[in-house]
Amino acid sequence: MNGVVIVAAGTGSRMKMEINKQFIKLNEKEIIAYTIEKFYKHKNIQDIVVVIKEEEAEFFKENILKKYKFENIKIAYGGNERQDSVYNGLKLLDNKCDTVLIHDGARPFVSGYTIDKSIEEVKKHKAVVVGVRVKDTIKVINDKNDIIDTPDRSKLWAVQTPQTFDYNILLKSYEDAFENGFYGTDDAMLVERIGYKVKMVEGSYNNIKITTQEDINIGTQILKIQD
Ligand SMILES: Nc1ccn([C@@H]2O[C@H](COP(=O)(O)OP(=O)(O)OP(=O)(O)O)[C@@H](O)[C@H]2O)c(=O)n1
Ligand SMILES: C[C@](O)(CO)[C@H](O)COP(=O)(O)O
Repeated sequence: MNGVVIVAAGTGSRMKMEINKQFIKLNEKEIIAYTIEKFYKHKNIQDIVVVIKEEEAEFFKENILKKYKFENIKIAYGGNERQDSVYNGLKLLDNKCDTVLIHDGARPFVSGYTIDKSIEEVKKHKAVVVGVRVKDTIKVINDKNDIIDTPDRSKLWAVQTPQTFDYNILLKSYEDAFENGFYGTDDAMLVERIGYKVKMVEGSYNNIKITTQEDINIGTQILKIQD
């Protein structure tokens, strides 16, 4: 059984807008509605948990779940960090879920193909993330903005979500991380940390995370391609 935890409980501080970025509309439809729909209509996803801010629960139920007729969606409340939100969502998944996808609510352009590929690959590798090859040269700098390293670009990928795991492995990695006070910026870091290999699966450059206001226009252009 495949379950997805969609995390949408962030503050969207880099967006610098009053409204939570998950509820920003692209072509009259909220970002989070696009994201949920990708998994809701996917034939191979049987359980969906959406993690939202507790204070947005009534708005979310009325303006997203009811409006778009998303049924049987479970709601968990977010925490201070993305990792806390993911963990709160994990705990609500059906205990028959043996595979879990963790996905950012702010990534509405994920494709059905990427979801399929992640579910297929995790059967072999137990832990997979989607990503794309970095196009720019990446520099490492010190606190004085001096460039101290230029990693080999051929080995650099920009990682996205979904990040897909054997449920028990991910739960174990989360429990270990919290026991040791470790916080990562993605879920794979927690699994890598306890010694599991995580496989990279090539995703799409369209699978952007809506983070700053520039991403809204980019997103509107992507919608035209995906329509
Ligand atoms: N405590 C948090 C932080 C983030 N997220 C979610 O994790 C995803 C990726 O995080 P990010 O894009 O950084 O969202 P924010 O943390 O809201 O943005 P910012 O860092 O600009 O405040 C988003 O869908 C966000 O809603 C979450 O559920 N709970
Ligand atoms: C999980 C992630 O989307 C992979 O690129 C990214 O690390 C989330 O970072 P954020 O700062 O929580 O947006």
